[in-house]
Amino acid sequence: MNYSQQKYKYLYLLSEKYPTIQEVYAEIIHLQAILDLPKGTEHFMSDLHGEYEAFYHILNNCSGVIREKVDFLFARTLTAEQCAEFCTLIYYPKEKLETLQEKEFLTAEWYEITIYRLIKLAKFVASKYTRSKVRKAMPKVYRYILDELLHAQPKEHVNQLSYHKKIVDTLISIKSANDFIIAFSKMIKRLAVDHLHIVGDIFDRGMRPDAIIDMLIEHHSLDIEWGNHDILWMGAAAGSEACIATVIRNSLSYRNMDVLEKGYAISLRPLSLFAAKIYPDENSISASKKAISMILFKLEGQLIYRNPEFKMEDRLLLHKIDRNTSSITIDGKILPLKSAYFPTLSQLSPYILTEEEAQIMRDLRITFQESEKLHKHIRFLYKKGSMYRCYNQNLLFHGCIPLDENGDFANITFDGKTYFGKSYMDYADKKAREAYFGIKQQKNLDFMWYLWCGSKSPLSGRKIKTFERDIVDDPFSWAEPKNPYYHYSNSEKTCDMILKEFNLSTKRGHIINGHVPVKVINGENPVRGNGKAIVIDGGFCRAYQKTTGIAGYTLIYNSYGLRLMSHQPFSNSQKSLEKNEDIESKSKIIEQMQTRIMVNDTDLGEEIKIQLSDLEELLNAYKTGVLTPQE
Ligand SMILES: O=P(O)(O)OC[C@H]1O[C@](O)(COP(=O)(O)O)[C@@H](O)[C@@H]1O
Ligand SMILES: [Mn+2]
Repeated sequence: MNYSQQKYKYLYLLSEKYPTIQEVYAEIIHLQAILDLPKGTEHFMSDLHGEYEAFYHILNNCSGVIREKVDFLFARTLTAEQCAEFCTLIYYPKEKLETLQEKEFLTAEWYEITIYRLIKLAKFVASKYTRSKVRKAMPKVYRYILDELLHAQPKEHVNQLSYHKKIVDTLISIKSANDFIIAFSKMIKRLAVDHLHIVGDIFDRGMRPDAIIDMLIEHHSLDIEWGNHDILWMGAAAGSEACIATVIRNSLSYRNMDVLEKGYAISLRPLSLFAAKIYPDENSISASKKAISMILFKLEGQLIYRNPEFKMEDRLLLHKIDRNTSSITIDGKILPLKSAYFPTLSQLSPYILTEEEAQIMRDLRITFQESEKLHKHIRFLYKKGSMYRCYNQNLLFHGCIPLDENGDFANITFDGKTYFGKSYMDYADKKAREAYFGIKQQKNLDFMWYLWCGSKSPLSGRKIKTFERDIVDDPFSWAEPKNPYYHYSNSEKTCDMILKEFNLSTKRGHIINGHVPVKVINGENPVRGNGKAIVIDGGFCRAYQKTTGIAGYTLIYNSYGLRLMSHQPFSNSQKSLEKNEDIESKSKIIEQMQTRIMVNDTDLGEEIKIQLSDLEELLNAYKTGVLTPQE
């Protein structure tokens, strides 16, 4: 056989990894076996909005899946209370062991029973994976013992129970049983959720987005689709002053300045000193918010002027303020203002920052640039994140694919080139990366702001009215008209059009979005377009739970199909530890498969098939003497 030079080089490199014919055979058999296994379980969540405690619990209880499995295995032999206690141990092994130790419950018998139950549960969650995958999920130090406990067939004359007992006795005698249980629980949780998708909006509103990201960094397998709030922080970290001002304004609105000040060591003191001087009658937070809002509106004006392609001139409003009549004319309507006191606004040049405002922004930009912790988190968002993702025939993105009034893809022109649908999403992804990693160009930084709130931003999908909400005393002017996507995505035809645009199967594929809280309480359905589009913003964010009526969704896609878990609010970690309280989650099947989905049918399956064909070529090269195998 004739090989191209490139192919030969590739096979040569591959032969270094598999130098003998036996090794090639072994790998082919291993890969073939994986293809025939059920697909791994994917979990999808979105709009976490800094709700660390609830998210921490949901990650630990695997969105309710651990409890389902524990109930399935033990409900007939254990009381509900025993099941709940066992679950809490798996969720929070370290803390639970400490409380049990204080109560002197940790006898040898307790360890034996508990480890026996853990083995039973682990065998259940591991049953659909290869032994090698399960082994990889095991913490190194206990790999041997765990492997023995899960797979070993003890010699005929020793029965399984006494064999296990021996291992457990040894663990107790060398005082590592607690450590072992912690490692064991971790492995079970890891196997229960093979891959996690976060469909945007980790930042803003809640108190600890920073702690959520620290936790996600440790996750074994995940991807992120950027939300408008994430891109805003990414823009701020890249150096966009408009994004920085918005981040600060949002923090002040939600009174969660600790995220900036303690989490990221970004001091708001210069701003609050300045604000106290110009708004002496206001409390500190509201003075700072007024000061930063005015800076923001000026910066936004400058940005809109220098980017005519954004087509956002209708958002140039600052110069329309009439202080004498305390009103503003928008779209021909005269609307009253909340207040006409604007100490830093110049009549002649409304969009120019005062010297003090400019200095504050320069300093803030430097502190944002110098925060190591912030950049560690933002780099992680870039590494794991993107504007959209195609995964196992599903299309994941946070907000929308901008459509026009007729339901066709909207055309958007940047740098003289017109984009729509997939080409627009790819362009936005590329620009977002350039803004942070490339040479700092104002144009790219401005584009990050556009992605946060631009009239045709796929992440925002609505006309944002921050200015009106802040300044105008007329709630009608606060309404934020949505992109036609939100109307048309209720139709299957539109969903199919979008799936096709991204080269995905209209038979198997779904669109998965966050961004718009589903008002379950008003009877809204998260499933739209005849099952083709699923909106998973169930309101982890406390501020939205009144609107949704629940406290978040997890979409689960396993080998049997798709189901949606809706979560009830979380009380607090202390209660879950002491009283074994859990988040109540209801499961609803969305789509059930006729036959189980195997790895063969997934993206991973496609990759494996390519590897298999390469290995077969290598085998052939060995057999025909093109390459010489080792003995
Ligand atoms: O992506 P989300 O969570 O909808 O956030 C964006 C929205 O937040 C707002 O800035 C308003 O924030 P609040 O709801 O906290 O007042 C809107 O103007 C905007 O539409
Ligand atoms: Mn959003």
